[in-house]
Amino acid sequence: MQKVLVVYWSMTGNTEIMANAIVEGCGDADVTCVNVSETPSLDGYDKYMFGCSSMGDEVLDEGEFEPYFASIEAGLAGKKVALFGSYGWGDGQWMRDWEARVKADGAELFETGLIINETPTDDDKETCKKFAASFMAV
Ligand SMILES: Cc1cc2nc3c(=O)[nH]c(=O)nc-3n(C[C@H](O)[C@H](O)[C@H](O)COP(=O)(O)O)c2cc1C
Repeated sequence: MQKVLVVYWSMTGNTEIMANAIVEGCGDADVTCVNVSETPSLDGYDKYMFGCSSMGDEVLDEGEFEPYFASIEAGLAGKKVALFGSYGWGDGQWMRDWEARVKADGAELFETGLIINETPTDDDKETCKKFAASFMAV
């Protein structure tokens, strides 16, 4: 059984809703899903999913998520990684920048990051589940 680590940050709960749907989509994988405040280690997982909404001016949350991600990203080389997050008025620039960063870290990025506008609808939750299921299949 594959082991999956899901780490998220969410100010108002939108990315957290995505994370919960993603866990459902992981099916029978052994999933550990934690808020970034727990600062989990990368040790011992087959796949990694990181979620953070667009904050500031098209950046990751600078209070908690950015420091955590900066601390672990050197360890992402060669690892299977998927990204997700909610956004508001932008066009997803924070996610495009994050994708480029993860690739530069040497990670094997799954498709493009999944972005959902504001609070996920039921259809959006299904999209999250399918995204996770597809990631589990690679
Ligand atoms: C301080 C602040 C900064 C934000 N900056 C952006 C931004 O640059 N681009 C964008 O598309 N949305 C921005 N948003 C909107 C959030 O990304 C959006 O509301 C998202 O759904 C929040 O998800 P969360 O509840 O998981 O944190 C910002 C929201 C706040 C409160």
